[in-house]
This record gives sequence, C-alpha cells and structure tokens, in this order.
Amino acid sequence: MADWHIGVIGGSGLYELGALEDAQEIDVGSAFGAPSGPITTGYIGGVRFSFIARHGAGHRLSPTMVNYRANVDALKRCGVTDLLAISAVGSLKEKFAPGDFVVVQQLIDRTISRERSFFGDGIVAHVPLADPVCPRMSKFAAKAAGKAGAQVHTGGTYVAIEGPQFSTRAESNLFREWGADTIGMTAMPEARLAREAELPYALVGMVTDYDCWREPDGDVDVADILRVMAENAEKARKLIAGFGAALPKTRKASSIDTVLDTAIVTPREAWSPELARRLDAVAGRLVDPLASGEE
Ligand SMILES: CSC[C@H]1O[C@H](OP(=O)(O)O)[C@H](O)[C@@H]1O
Ligand SMILES: Nc1ncnc2[nH]cnc12
Repeated sequence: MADWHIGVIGGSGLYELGALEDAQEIDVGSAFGAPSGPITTGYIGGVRFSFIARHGAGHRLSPTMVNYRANVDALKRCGVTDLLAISAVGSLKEKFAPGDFVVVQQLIDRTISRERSFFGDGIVAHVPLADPVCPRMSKFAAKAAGKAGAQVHTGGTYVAIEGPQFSTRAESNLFREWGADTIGMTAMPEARLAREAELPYALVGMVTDYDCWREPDGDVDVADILRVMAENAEKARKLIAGFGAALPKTRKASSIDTVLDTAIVTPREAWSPELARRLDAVAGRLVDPLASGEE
C-alpha cells in the first residue's frame, strides 16, 4: 500500500490546473529529450498531483511534435504512480455530443510518425496492451466527471490519427464502420508509453465536435473546438479536483505496476548499459540494482 501521486496530462484547452496547494514548478528533465514544458506539482485535498500541458504553454507543439516519451518519463521521474490524461476529442457517434465527457476504454492507433517505445535499442520489451487503460483509474475518473457536472459516457473506442489535419470524410466514415466512438491525435503513443513505464493510465475525452461524418455539419472547425474546450475547461478542473476525493486513502498495487517483470526479452547480461541508464526512471525498479552493481 502506498500513497497516490497522480500525473495529469492536460490537452487542448487545459494548460494549467489551478487550485493546487503548495504548487511548485519543477523541471526534472528527461532521458528522452525535452518534455513539453515544466511540471507543476502540488496537492489537492491531501493528494499529490503533478501536471504537464501536453502541447506546451501557448499550445506550441503539434500532436506529431509532442515528445510523448519525455513527458511520460518526466512524470515518472517526479514519482507519479498513475496517469490521468485529458483530451479534446471528436465524436464519431450521434450519442456522444459536444460537451460530453467520454471515459475511453479502447484505442486504435493510426499514428505513423512518433517514437512509440522506450525500449528497442539494446533492451527489448513487449508489454501487453490488450486493455490499454486502467479500469480502476477509469472508474475514479468517471465518478469525478459525473460529480463535476458532465454528461459522462463510460467506455468507448478512441482512434488516434497522426494529424495535424483533421480526417477526410472517407476516413471518418471508415472509423465509424470500425466501431470507433471518438477521434483524436494524441492518446497514442501516450498510452503505450504509460504502460511501458508501469503507470496505470486513464483517458477522459472531452467531446468538442462531430468530426466531419455528420451531415449537414460539414468540416471540423478549430474555432468551434476551442469554444467548447473553453466551456469545458472548468469542468475538467473540477473533475481533477474531485478525482483526488474519489480515491481510497491508500493505493493498492496494480498489476500494471510490475508489467515489465515479464515483458523484457533481452537477458540482463546483454542489456545495453547506455539504454539501461536512460531507463532509470521508466524501469527504475529493474535497472537500479544494475546501476549499483547489486544483482
Ligand atoms: C485543437 S483541436 C485538435 C487537437 O486537440 C486534441 O489534442 P489533445 O488530445 O491534446 O486535447 C487533438 O488530439 C489535437 O491535437
Ligand atoms: N475531430 C477531431 N479529429 C481529431 N482530433 C480532434 N480533437 C478534437 N476534435 C478532433
């Protein structure tokens, strides 16, 4: 049993948390390049939260340019135990209306141009990803979203596109045929990397638009998205504040906390020392003994 420390990744429209007690801006760096910006850490109702704005202050990084590895690595370096990601999403189903919140359950990855693993160059790992989000975190998120006054849908499949352009109508219809419910540009590879970093991950999608499949709505319009996001930002902050209150006092272990135990296929004696050093946070549980010479 341990204390919770919730890492929050804020998406479009959510560039700061506000309401953090003893807030401090920290720069912990990363072994995987530069994170999107500094991390703000502090407390809400006794629970520690650390926040990063996914696209950086002033929304300067496109979905392709976000260094997802550095963001997850930096949050892990801060000591977060779990991740709560907030994203603007387009809706692919009539029932998910702009303004609604969707606690995402499944992901389809259509991104093509992103670093998607911490491993690979001297240490190979294959983590399971059948269920990419943590059911426990998702349950708390759904509860907190409801308390924040949002219309909440639990479950739903998010298709991650590379962007930065929105989809063509043919793509939008194809994703609907696949059974996808929401569309965005950032949850992958974020969820993959969270799993590799042994961080249970939940994703709350804030529906901003109906993408382009719905007649006679026409094209997606960023101005509309930003307007809905602005309307929803306060609810998102309430959700996060309420999230701490929804947590049980102590944190029971999750199977995701130790997922690397059975995922690394490279025998320890063959590990690249250089990559092992870079994994000091992501796989700190496993590489620390290596660094100190204990075995
Ligand atoms: C500004 S609309 C498109 C933008 O919003 C979403 O970002 P995030 O998931 O960080 O909220 C979407 O994925 C695009 O990056
Ligand atoms: N329709 C959409 N497509 C991709 N990403 C989005 N983010 C918000 N709305 C979106």
